[in-house]
Amino acid sequence: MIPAAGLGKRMGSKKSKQFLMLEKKPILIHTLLVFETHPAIDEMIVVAQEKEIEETRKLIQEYGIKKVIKVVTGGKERQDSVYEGLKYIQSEWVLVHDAVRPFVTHEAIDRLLASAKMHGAAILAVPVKDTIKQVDSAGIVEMTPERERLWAVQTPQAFRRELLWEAYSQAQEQGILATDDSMLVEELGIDVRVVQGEYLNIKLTTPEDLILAEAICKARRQTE
Ligand SMILES: Nc1ccn([C@@H]2O[C@H](COP(=O)(O)OP(=O)(O)OP(=O)(O)O)[C@@H](O)[C@H]2O)c(=O)n1
Ligand SMILES: C[C@](O)(CO)[C@H](O)COP(=O)(O)O
Repeated sequence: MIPAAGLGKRMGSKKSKQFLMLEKKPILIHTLLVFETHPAIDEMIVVAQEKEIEETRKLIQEYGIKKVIKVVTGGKERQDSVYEGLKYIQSEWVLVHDAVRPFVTHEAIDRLLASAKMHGAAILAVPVKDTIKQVDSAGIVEMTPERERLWAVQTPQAFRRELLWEAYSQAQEQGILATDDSMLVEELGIDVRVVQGEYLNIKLTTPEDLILAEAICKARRQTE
């Protein structure tokens, strides 16, 4: 499932960031093509804002993406959008992947799937390189967590569908809010495995990320 219903407030562009062009293709299309060409992916559901449903469907058609079986309307938060998308999924396994992480590779997806199939729930992440501080509202450092145990979490995140549905249903009933899918599964008391991701699997969130994105595209062109 590809949640693509965000507003992109931090990017600050007129157009929703998932439609911004990167190397002559919309970011959303770059992302969809990774899964379209991955042999283990059978079907995709894309979640879009109500007002962007038609534009999303048109792009999917224009770029010949065949695995998208439905484009559904999302909600206010990412969590609401994923919950909407989940209602249409019947398969045994679900991967949830941000529309704005176009650089995920087949190799990372393979590693993730292998771990999820063994353990039921797995996420991609990379060890953090910076020292991280927890800071209070007055800007004073409260504590410095041990860096060896900190990982920056990415998508895709992979789960048995039943498990993810249970996690989202519980969150809905109990008003639990989360910034990724794993947090809701963790709330069920289930172990989620961390699988080595890739530092280049960035989320295009703020304008500087577009500079990095262009550089990643250029580097990939040179190694092709
Ligand atoms: N209500 C929402 C919010 C986010 N997303 C999707 O979740 C992914 C990660 O979200 P993020 O990068 O934070 O996107 P936005 O919510 O669009 O950004 P911002 O918070 O800056 O508005 C994106 O593919 C985004 O489209 C979604 O489907 N529905
Ligand atoms: C799911 C996610 O991409 C993992 O890093 C991230 O938490 C999404 O957060 P956002 O608040 O939607 O940017």
